[in-house]
Amino acid sequence: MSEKALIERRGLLLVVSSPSGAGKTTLAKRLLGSDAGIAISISATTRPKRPGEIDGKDYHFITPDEFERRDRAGFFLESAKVFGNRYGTPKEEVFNTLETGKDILFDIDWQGKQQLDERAGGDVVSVFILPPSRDALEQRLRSRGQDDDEVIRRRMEMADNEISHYAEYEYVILNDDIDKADTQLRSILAAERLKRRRQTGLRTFVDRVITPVVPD
Ligand SMILES: Nc1nc2c(ncn2[C@@H]2O[C@H](COP(=O)(O)OP(=O)(O)O)[C@@H](O)[C@H]2O)c(=O)[nH]1
Ligand SMILES: Nc1ncnc2c1ncn2[C@@H]1O[C@H](COP(=O)(O)OP(=O)(O)O)[C@@H](O)[C@H]1O
Repeated sequence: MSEKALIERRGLLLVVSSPSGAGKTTLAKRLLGSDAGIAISISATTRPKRPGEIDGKDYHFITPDEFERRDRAGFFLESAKVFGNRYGTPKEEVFNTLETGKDILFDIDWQGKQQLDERAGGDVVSVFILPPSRDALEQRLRSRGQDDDEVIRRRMEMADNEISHYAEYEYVILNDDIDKADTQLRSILAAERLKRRRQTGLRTFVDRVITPVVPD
């Protein structure tokens, strides 16, 4: 939220999970590109950088030893092993962003979501993105052009595991049409931002606008 907001609000943690290829990166980029009130949490990972990815923008790419060191030093708010690689959310970045009054989007898996629930409970809003079909998921993985057949086969196996956790999420979006899914994600965010308990400055605001009731 900007400094000019009329009513102060508590930032929320928007967690978006899905099997690989269902569209969460696409949805996240669209949202971040047009909503100044939300920033993305940039994870650290031990996985190799893909062509086109930028260190510090897509991920903080670090070695397994460095990950281990940071993990032991309590650097991560949550962490998990996915697809043989380690991923973690840097704690300090999250708190710095929340302090600026912004919401934060997390592109993390179900394991990370469970840990955020434990650590940030009421501030977490969780959304699971489903693909329209198994074939469509595989097709999207292929069209992305980043993985060979063997990696795609393993990703499809992993997809079953990720999808089996959909019921742990508050919201589920079926991404058969990217514009529709985009609108639905924005609607969730808009409604969650208006929750009374998140609007911490409501009392002060209302006190300023109402005429106090004077007893006879
Ligand atoms: N728990 C956790 N999961 C993460 C984190 N960063 C990314 N992930 C998840 O790790 C999985 C693999 O991500 P990635 O290597 O970018 O490949 P993708 O499948 O193409 O998105 C996805 O399910 C991400 O949501 C993190 O910091 N913590
Ligand atoms: N609704 C959709 N219809 C068709 N293709 C889509 C849709 N949503 C995403 N895609 C495409 O599917 C591929 C995987 O999407 P991506 O956002 O990278 O998934 P994820 O981050 O969940 O792994 C990308 O090439 C993306 O452009």
